[in-house]
This record gives sequence, structure tokens and C-alpha cells, in this order.
Amino acid sequence: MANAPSLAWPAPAKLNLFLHITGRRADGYHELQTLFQFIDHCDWLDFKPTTKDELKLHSNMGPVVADSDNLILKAAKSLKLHTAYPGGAEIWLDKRLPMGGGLGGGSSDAATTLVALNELWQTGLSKQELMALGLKLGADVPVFINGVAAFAEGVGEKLQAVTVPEPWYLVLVPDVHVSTAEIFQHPELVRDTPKLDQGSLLAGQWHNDCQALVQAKYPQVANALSWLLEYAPSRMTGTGACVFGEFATQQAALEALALKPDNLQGFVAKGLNRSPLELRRVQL
Ligand SMILES: C[C@@](CO)(OP(=O)(O)O)[C@H](O)COP(=O)(O)OP(=O)(O)OC[C@H]1O[C@@H](n2ccc(N)nc2=O)[C@H](O)[C@@H]1O
Ligand SMILES: Nc1ncnc2c1ncn2[C@@H]1O[C@H](COP(=O)(O)OP(=O)(O)O)[C@@H](O)[C@H]1O
Repeated sequence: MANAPSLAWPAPAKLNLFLHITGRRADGYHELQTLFQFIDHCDWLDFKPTTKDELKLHSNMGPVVADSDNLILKAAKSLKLHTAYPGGAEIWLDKRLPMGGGLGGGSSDAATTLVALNELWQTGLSKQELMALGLKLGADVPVFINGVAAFAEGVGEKLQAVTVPEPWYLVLVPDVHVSTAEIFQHPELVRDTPKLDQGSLLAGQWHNDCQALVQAKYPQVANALSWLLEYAPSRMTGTGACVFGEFATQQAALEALALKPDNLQGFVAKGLNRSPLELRRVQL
């Protein structure tokens, strides 16, 4: 399985093109205003329904995430429980997205699992029902199920579809893990950015409220960003650690990639307003 070039179901990464934190709820979660766009860089999954009451995951992730914590198995289990589905599934994961980088790979894997098993098990949930189930697994899961670029509010679950430019991105992956929970708990996090309407936000300057704090704590992120800013307008995605620069053409992004320092990982990807998961659904 390790070299399986492409399993059947994509789980794409997302970028937060901007991320504003506008407040904190009583339960500790933060109110956001953010713009999600997908990129054509994906994990790949495959699923085989079984009659046995068992969920089994084969993956190339290594032991970094225990099965009991894996969002894929959590998603499959929650769909099985919610619909009282008696059977199970064998699941394969070809992990390609960096973990804990603000690219949403775990959430995307969970979303693809819910969408795929709902189809293969014929459990018949609507997209809205899947999104509600997904939200219990993580704030970013619904946008991946919805599959279109979106302006998001609430904790990221109140979505409005948007059409924004689809540039090429050079994404850099600093060699550091940034914990989402740690950044959201930090006393110095900016959490009082004024709420604005969608039109003003889309037309304004895009920024990420977590970026200054993450840069200050993690020199690897600060260094990646200052290198990238020499080539293109660049920001951090989510709570980091990945940063992305916007390029008009694939060629320009690849030329910058070729010049990157050897100690930085990176890749070039296209911005997409419709996710590869959604495009697969439409094409079938
Ligand atoms: C910040 C964002 C922006 O897209 O992205 P990432 O950098 O993680 O990809 C997300 O909202 C992250 O979503 P997700 O990664 O699903 O977060 P969750 O598992 O729900 O939450 C992880 C932890 O972050 C905090 N958290 C998360 C979301 C939010 N709106 N407010 C929070 O305070 C909570 O402490 C929670 O325990
Ligand atoms: N299938 C999965 N893929 C990636 N991470 C997972 C998965 N299941 C659980 N996790 C956990 O979720 C964390 C966040 O993963 P990920 O979604 O890749 O990053 P982020 O939320 O920063 O975008 C990981 O560090 C890992 O502990």
C-alpha cells in the first residue's frame, strides 16, 4: 500500500486565506472570521465495506497517532453509531499532508471518511447531517464536507460559499509542530479583532491573527515566512506552522520552490474553490 499512487478518495488540504479571531465563547472556543480555500494537494483514502462489525485502518502514518485518536476511525465510528449501521469497513490511508501544520489534513481525512462511508454503506445522510456529525469531530470538518471555498464564522462552522481568485501557492512546511490548543490558550493571542461584514473582509487586507504569536514563539516559522516574503505576498495558515505565498503562475511558484533553502520542505499547489472531493462527487 505504501506506494499506492492514488487511492480512490481525495482528502485535500485547506488554507486559511485570512483568519481573524473576534472573541471567545463561554466554553473556551474562539469566534472566528476566516476564509477557507482548498488546494490540490491531498491525502488519499480507500474504503471496503465489510459485513463484520469492525473498523480497520491500514496507513503509512506510522505510530504517531494511535488508532483510538485517529480522526478517520473516529469519523467512521460516529457514522456507524449515528445510523446504527451493523457492518464495518476496511480503510486505507496514503498520508501525504504534513500533520499539525494548519493544512487541516486530519479534519479532511475525517470529512472524506464520512462522505465515502455514507455513500458506500448507503446510510443516506444529507450533506447537512454529515456536516453536523463532522462538527463534533473538529471545527474544520464541516467545510471539507461542504467542499466549496467559504467565508466562515462561529467556530468555523457557519459557512457561506465564496468565489475568490485561484492562484498558485508555494507552501512551506517549517520543521516544527504547533499545537492548535496551545495557541488558542495563549494569553498573548489577539482575540479582539472587530467583526466586519463579508464584503469588507474580502475587499480588505488579508491577515492571520495567530501569525505574530506563532512567529515569536517559533523561529522556524518566522524564518520560513521572511524567506517567502522576498518572492510573494505570504501568510501563515490556521495556527501554523505552514506558510504560503501566492503566485500568478505555476511556473513562478516552481521557480521560487527551486531556490528554497535545503532545510525547508515545501510544495506547489493550485488554489481551488471546489474541493477535489466535491469534484469527484459531481463527476461520478
Ligand atoms: C484554527 C483552525 C482554522 O482553520 O485551523 P488549524 O490551524 O487547526 O488547521 C481551526 O479552526 C481549528 O480547527 P480544528 O483543528 O478542527 O480544531 P479542534 O480540534 O476543533 O480544536 C482544537 C483546540 O483548539 C481550540 N479552538 C479551536 C477552534 C476554535 N474556533 N477555537 C478554539 O479555541 C480549542 O482549545 C480546541 O480544543
Ligand atoms: N488522520 C489524521 N491525520 C492527521 N492528523 C490526525 C489524524 N487523526 C488525528 N490526528 C491528530 O490531529 C492533529 C492535527 O492534525 P492536522 O489536521 O493535520 O493539523 P491541523 O489541525 O494543524 O491542520 C495531529 O497532530 C494528530 O495528532
